[in-house]
Amino acid sequence: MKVLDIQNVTIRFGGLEAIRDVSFSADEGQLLAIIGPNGAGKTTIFNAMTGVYQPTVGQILFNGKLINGLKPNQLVTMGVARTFQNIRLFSALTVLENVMVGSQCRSREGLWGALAGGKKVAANRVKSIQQCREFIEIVGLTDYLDELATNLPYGKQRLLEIARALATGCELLLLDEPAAGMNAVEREELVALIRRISKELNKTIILIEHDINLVMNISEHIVVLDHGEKIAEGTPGEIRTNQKVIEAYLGSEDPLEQEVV
Ligand SMILES: Nc1ncnc2c1ncn2[C@@H]1O[C@H](COP(=O)(O)OP(=O)(O)OP(=O)(O)O)[C@@H](O)[C@H]1O
Repeated sequence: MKVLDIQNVTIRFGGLEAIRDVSFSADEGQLLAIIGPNGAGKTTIFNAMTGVYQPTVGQILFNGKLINGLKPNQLVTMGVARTFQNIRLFSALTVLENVMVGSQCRSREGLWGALAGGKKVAANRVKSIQQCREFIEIVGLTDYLDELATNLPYGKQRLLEIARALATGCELLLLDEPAAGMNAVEREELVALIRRISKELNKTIILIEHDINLVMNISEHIVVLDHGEKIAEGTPGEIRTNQKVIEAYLGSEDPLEQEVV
């Protein structure tokens, strides 16, 4: 079943066509990567999937429902969560508190219920804390539970963003350059984590990533954008040897040419 279906999407900013007639889809549980040289339109299409931008033309469906025009918070409630290229954590909150913020969008009692208190609210809170601790354990940050987010090393802040996104109860997880700023060891751990989230938690994952080794290593399906257009899609093996992809990366600063030529 298609979890996300991008149908003939064009996105214009004034006279600039950042995305031109792009279509692709992600199946349930699939691990899909979007790659392309700088300025190819990766972030733009990501932002359209999360309600930050609206398609000028075309449709985006989530579980068969049209999501054009929905706001990011509505999409989170529906099951679409993301991390950001530039980390966006609550730096003055602890690791646990940051993940609790993510889980709030699933909470049924709402603000007034929480303020009113009562046994049920207290019990829900205990359950919620337990679930948040489990997500923190999954990303390997249990030792940092009460640490302020701002005190975490950069790579661990990225992991915390993933835990917060998982705590929203998402079905579709969008990772925007999750390996940026990570060292080689952290990257290896990240690959293991993304695989675990995909296979054990059965999330559909779409990632944008400049680290082509990581993309080739982890993805089941790859969509390649160049100058706002989809120039190829397929398995890592197909993309590695695709002539259009090789040409798009030649002369770019991204390292695909070293991988494929
Ligand atoms: N809000 C905006 N207003 C105007 N132009 C924009 C806007 N957002 C993106 N663009 C333009 O759209 C094009 C695609 O940009 P986008 O950031 O999506 O590319 P990208 O593939 O994510 O690049 P990078 O790998 O460098 O992050 C670029 O020409 C960019 O300048």
